[in-house]
Amino acid sequence: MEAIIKTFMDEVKTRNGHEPEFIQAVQEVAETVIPYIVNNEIYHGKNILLRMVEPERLISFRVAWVDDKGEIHVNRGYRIQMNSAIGPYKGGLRFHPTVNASILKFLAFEQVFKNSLTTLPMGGGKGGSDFDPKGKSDDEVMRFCHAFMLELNRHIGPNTDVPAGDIGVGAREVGYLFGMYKKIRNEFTGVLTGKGLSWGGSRIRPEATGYGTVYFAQSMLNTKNDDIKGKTVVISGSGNVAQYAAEKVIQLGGKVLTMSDSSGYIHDKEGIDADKLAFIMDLKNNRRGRISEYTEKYSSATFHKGKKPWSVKCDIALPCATQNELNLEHAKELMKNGCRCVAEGANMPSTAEAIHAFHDAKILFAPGKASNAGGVATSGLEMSQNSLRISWTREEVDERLKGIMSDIHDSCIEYGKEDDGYCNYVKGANIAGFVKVADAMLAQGVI
Ligand SMILES: NC(=O)C1=CN([C@@H]2O[C@H](COP(=O)(O)OP(=O)(O)OC[C@H]3O[C@@H](n4cnc5c(N)ncnc54)[C@H](OP(=O)(O)O)[C@@H]3O)[C@@H](O)[C@H]2O)C=CC1
Ligand SMILES: O=C(O)CCC(=O)C(=O)O
Repeated sequence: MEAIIKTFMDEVKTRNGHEPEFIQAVQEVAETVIPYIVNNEIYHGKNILLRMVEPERLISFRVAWVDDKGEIHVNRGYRIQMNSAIGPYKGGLRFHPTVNASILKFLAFEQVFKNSLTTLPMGGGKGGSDFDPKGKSDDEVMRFCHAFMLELNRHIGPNTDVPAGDIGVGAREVGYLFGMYKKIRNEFTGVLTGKGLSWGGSRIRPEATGYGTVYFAQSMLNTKNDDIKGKTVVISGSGNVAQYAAEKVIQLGGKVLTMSDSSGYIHDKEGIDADKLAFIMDLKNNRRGRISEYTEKYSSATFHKGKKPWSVKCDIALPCATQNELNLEHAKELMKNGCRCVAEGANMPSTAEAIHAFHDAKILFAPGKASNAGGVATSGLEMSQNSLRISWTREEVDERLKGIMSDIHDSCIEYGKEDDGYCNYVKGANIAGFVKVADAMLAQGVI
């Protein structure tokens, strides 16, 4: 088996040599899915996985825009249309200076499996730009978004490709992007998700990724007759996913000890309660400040510059910031301090070595493509509401989100349970996600 996986990965590496994040994401899938393919004859001789690692389309374009001083800037825009076997391409846009083809291809590849797991008819895609929204005025962000959509609009549509937010792209950016799409195309459609409530957005979409991650962690704990109530929780990030993961943990009776941003983390030994979280939301979403400012307001907290929060003793860890933010050393430290459950809110936040360590220790570990799928699932619900031209209540959307997260958990158990009863959620998510897409590709022939 190892030789087959190696031959496959050698070919992937030859074609994508300078794309480490993409290779990392493919390696994880290859290790779990190739043995499944070998044991299932219907997939033999079809090169399905080799076809899945090649984007159907990779679009790269110039984005020129003018800052407040009248200076012209040039950024690079992308859209990776990875796989449309089960529905229109669907996945977020990331605006961050580190954005490149490797990062977007890993995100688009993971999105294919994640979207399949949601049970909704969505293919996988991802896009973005190396534009850095930090320190830019609202007008600059607006001009950049408009320039970006001036090109992107010709590649997307409600039945073709439906982008949404990701790092650096929230409600503000989706608004500017949607405005320009509507102006150019002269049509009001559900071409983007994460829209504002008064113009086609879904209730619970802002909350969905964070809430869904905690629902998934709760399902994992339930398999051990346990739950979140009374547990200490360490969270990284302080953006969209981290904020609503924290909110749900607090609602379920857990104690949130940390949050972070790219400059470091804050540790509040008394716990971040609802009022303190409201302060963080205002700080991050409106004042666009730094997480260190929390310690100026709350003396129970300390700020740890340039550090990640994984050395803080906890029962549960929720990495919700970015890829590869939790490595082998961090994993060992977490487990040494008693952490027994890790659910990824971010995409690929744990390195391969960290994941292997979690598996070796047989602790509960959920990969992002399963545990953070609530965001895109609720985007799928937004698409349904847009098509039907109706709007569901908060309770209706939340119930559907809970149902989807529970179904994803069941699928992971179905394909990931090992002989000793331990559930390898990585294996479960990869195989369950693969089967639906692969079957659709088989039915549609070689295209
Ligand atoms: N939004 C969504 O619906 C979904 C998001 N995700 C994933 O969740 C993660 C977070 O996304 P989201 O909350 O939307 O993004 P936001 O932009 O709202 O927040 C990102 C957070 O991560 C921090 N961060 C970003 N880069 C780094 C870095 N290199 N080192 C340390 N901290 C960093 C940011 O800090 P700073 O402000 O200092 O940059 C910020 O606190 C990403 O991996 C994303 O792909 C997954 C599914 C859906
Ligand atoms: O809601 C969406 O379409 C995007 C979500 C996303 O980018 C993700 O799941 O990583």
